[in-house]
Amino acid sequence: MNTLAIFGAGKLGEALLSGLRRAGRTPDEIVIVERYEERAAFLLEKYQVRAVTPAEAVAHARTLIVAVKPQDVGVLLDSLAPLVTPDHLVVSVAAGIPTKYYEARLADGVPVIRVMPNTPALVDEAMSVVSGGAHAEEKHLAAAEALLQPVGKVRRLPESQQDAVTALSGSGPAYFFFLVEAMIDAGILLGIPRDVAADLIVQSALGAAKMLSEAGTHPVQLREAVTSPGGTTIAAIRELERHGVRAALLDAIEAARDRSVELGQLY
Ligand SMILES: NC(=O)C1=CN([C@@H]2O[C@H](COP(=O)(O)OP(=O)(O)OC[C@H]3O[C@@H](n4cnc5c(N)ncnc54)[C@H](OP(=O)(O)O)[C@@H]3O)[C@@H](O)[C@H]2O)C=CC1
Ligand SMILES: O=C(O)[C@@H]1CCC=N1
Repeated sequence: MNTLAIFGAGKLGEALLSGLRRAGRTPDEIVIVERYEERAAFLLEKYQVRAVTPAEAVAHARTLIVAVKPQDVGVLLDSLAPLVTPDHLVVSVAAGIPTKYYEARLADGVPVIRVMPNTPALVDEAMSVVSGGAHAEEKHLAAAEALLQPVGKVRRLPESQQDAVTALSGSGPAYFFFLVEAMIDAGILLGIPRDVAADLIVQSALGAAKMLSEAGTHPVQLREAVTSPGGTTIAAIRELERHGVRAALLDAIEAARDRSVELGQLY
């Protein structure tokens, strides 16, 4: 049986857990390691998945998904290291932490895959990028991909690109939520009730995302089709350019990339 253990069932761990359950993984295939009894009881009730000790998780599962915060990975690995063997597959979703970090702390030959998913896993629309470490073979990469495919799209990229990936798609949903939040505020400013403004903006976001994804057309072309000569859109675009929104996005995503690199060096 392809058994799984999720270490750290926080926001991302739960998003993956929910997707795995929707994809038909049965409760006896999955265990979680969760520090708080109340949270464990909530997850048991919602997903019928048991919380166990780290040692039980390693004994139960072949695939070990590390979904704790980057700053907690070291302590977790110290406790797991004597138990993990090259027959396990370690899948890390921790931002910034390189596979080398794991390999230096685990027994020789343990395969490690670094993955950057995102929270749209909750609605089976995740973007996940997988990279293999030194001991990861094709079968390990394929297993990680198979694990993530039910919750969205999966790509394989070199690990050298994972910090940039983290900044783009790992954090990416937050930028869109931020934009939507600001646009809803603009509706309030213009006297539209919040629920109505939210409906208008969320449906526009959904439609725009669908066009980008399905039409395969360049975003510039799609924006130009909305921008009528002498019209309303160009008046808004002028303000966005005047306020340096494009440059702000470039700087923001570069800062996220730099933080990912930094997280990999801090612990
Ligand atoms: N949130 C996101 O969109 C994404 C997150 N990630 C990565 O996923 C990881 C988790 O992030 P996120 O879900 O946001 O963070 P959370 O803090 O929500 O989840 C991490 C959970 O792990 C728990 N934890 C810490 N140490 C242990 C341990 N030794 N054993 C069991 N549980 C433990 C934490 O407990 P406590 O609360 O006590 O600290 C917390 O509940 C991070 O490494 C992040 O970089 C990757 C892609 C996207
Ligand atoms: O903010 C973070 O550090 C995590 C990693 C990518 C998305 N959330």
